[in-house]
Amino acid sequence: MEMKAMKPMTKDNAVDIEKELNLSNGNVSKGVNSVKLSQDEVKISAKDVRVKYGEKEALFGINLDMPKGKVTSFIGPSGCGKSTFLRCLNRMNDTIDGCSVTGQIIVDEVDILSKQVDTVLLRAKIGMVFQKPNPFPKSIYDNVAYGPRLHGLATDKNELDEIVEISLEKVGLLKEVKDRLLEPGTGLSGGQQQRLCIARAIAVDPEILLMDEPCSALDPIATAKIEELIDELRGSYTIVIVTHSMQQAARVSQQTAFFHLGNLVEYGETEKIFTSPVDERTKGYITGRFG
Ligand SMILES: Nc1ncnc2c1ncn2[C@@H]1O[C@H](COP(=O)(O)OP(=O)(O)OP(=O)(O)O)[C@@H](O)[C@H]1O
Repeated sequence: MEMKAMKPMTKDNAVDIEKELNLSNGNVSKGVNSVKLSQDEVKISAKDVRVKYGEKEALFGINLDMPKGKVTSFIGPSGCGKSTFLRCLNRMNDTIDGCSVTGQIIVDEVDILSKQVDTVLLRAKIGMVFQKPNPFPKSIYDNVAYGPRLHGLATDKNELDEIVEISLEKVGLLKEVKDRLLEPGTGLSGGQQQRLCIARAIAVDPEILLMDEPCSALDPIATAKIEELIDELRGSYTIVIVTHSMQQAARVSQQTAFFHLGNLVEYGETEKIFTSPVDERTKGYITGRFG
């Protein structure tokens, strides 16, 4: 594809560009995939995932295997479907009226898109952190204790205290807040609030953490702390992150998936995506020619 002929895609012209490229109506461009994983290494396997908002198609058949204990980042221009796909991974799209999802997403041999799956339990196993820190209007302690209480993870107060302490320690927040656990979570700085939200997700012992632009509302210092934290958490958790920052993807992730117009264009080791991408669209995006 001629990169100079490509228009910058915005949410407003996305549909026209899709038509131009003839990618809608099930015409799937087959992405480049250079990530080779053995069955044992795969934690999440998406197969032909298609999403529609009403009649509008937003994802055109995504196939993507994400490895256990590593960080996978999703990059691509605004409106390409990164957040939509991330939300498929813990059924958050179920909460959007008119949104339909088809295909399969296999996690530990279970298709999580199946109607039989209990989404409350699923979202404990696959936690999510959002763009804007969203602590509950409760104390710091109660924010972290909320999930363990809901899921009956502690038999008594001591056990609950321990879960809260360990979760805050894991996100590097314990020292900063141990004398103010009963104060509102909303009174913390933006970066601390985001770490509190990560502690809240971790408290229910998830296996996967989904992060939708977790640093976009944070200053550079708070961003650096969250990035360090992501690096520490990987190994214990499988992490999938949507980011607008290519530098961030390069810093925190081992694999990167590039989306464009509802398609997965290229998926590879992060270093490869940023140094020797194969698809012209990926090259165009990472060199700043569009997006
Ligand atoms: N709730 C919704 N209702 C209708 N259409 C939606 C909804 N959410 C997303 N879309 C559409 O689906 C497509 C993909 O959007 P999505 O937010 O997943 O993209 P994105 O790559 O995450 O974008 P951004 O980087 O701007 O957050 C866009 O065309 C968008 O307008």
